[in-house]
Amino acid sequence: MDDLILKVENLTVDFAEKHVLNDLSFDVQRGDFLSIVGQNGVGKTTLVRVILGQLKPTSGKVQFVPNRSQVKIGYVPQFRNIDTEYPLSVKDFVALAFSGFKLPWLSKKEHQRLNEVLKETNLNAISKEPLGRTSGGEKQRAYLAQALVVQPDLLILDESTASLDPEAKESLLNVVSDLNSKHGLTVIFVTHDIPLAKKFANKYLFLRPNNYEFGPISNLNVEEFWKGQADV
Ligand SMILES: Nc1ncnc2c1ncn2[C@@H]1O[C@H](COP(=O)(O)OP(=O)(O)OP(=O)(O)O)[C@@H](O)[C@H]1O
Repeated sequence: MDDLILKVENLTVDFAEKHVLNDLSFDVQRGDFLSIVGQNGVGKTTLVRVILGQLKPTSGKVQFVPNRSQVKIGYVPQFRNIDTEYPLSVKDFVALAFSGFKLPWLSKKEHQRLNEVLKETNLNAISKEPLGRTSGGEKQRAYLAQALVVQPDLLILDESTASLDPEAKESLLNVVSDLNSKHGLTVIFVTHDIPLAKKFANKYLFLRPNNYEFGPISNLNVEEFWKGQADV
């Protein structure tokens, strides 16, 4: 069944002399877990910025179904460390996602959602700990929890697992995968980690300097990917 959430049509992005994306077209269905892969500088983050509406393409379009205002997007960036003296607890940090942050005066409904999200991201046990003292994987799960507070339809992970250890990567993606399979959360996962893409995604978009491949994840050829990396 066709249940489109995002349609990218003939997308081209040029920066001055540099062609980054060239006539790119693909669809994302609700419930897809799409991995975007490709060598450094090929345009993955540029594509995410266009999808987020932060960058206007040179030509082509990005269409949300039914429309942009009815598709809630959650975004988790690459891991950034937080100072050990950062004062907020994990729970307070996640609660920053509520618009007009007003802890400890969140509504009952907001409290419920906060507790639900802390549970979903396995942060309950450490919710009162200072975020600055938690591990890298826990911090990244707190960023994920923040992105999930609004109950997004589409979650974008932009190299969000880079620089985490293998266990923390799996733990983050297990949470996302659970929400994908149980609640039909649509996921776009930008990564250089092909085994992770193979394990969690159902589709892939492989961006190359002059062309791209889009299809079911089983078609992603690991050797081709590494050959592309070696050519850089
Ligand atoms: N605002 C900009 N102005 C000029 N060039 C830009 C701009 N943004 C990105 N670029 C260039 O576009 C190219 C694609 O960048 P982008 O960050 O999208 O690549 P990427 O595939 O996400 O790379 P990586 O895997 O290293 O994160 C790069 O050469 C980058 O320098």
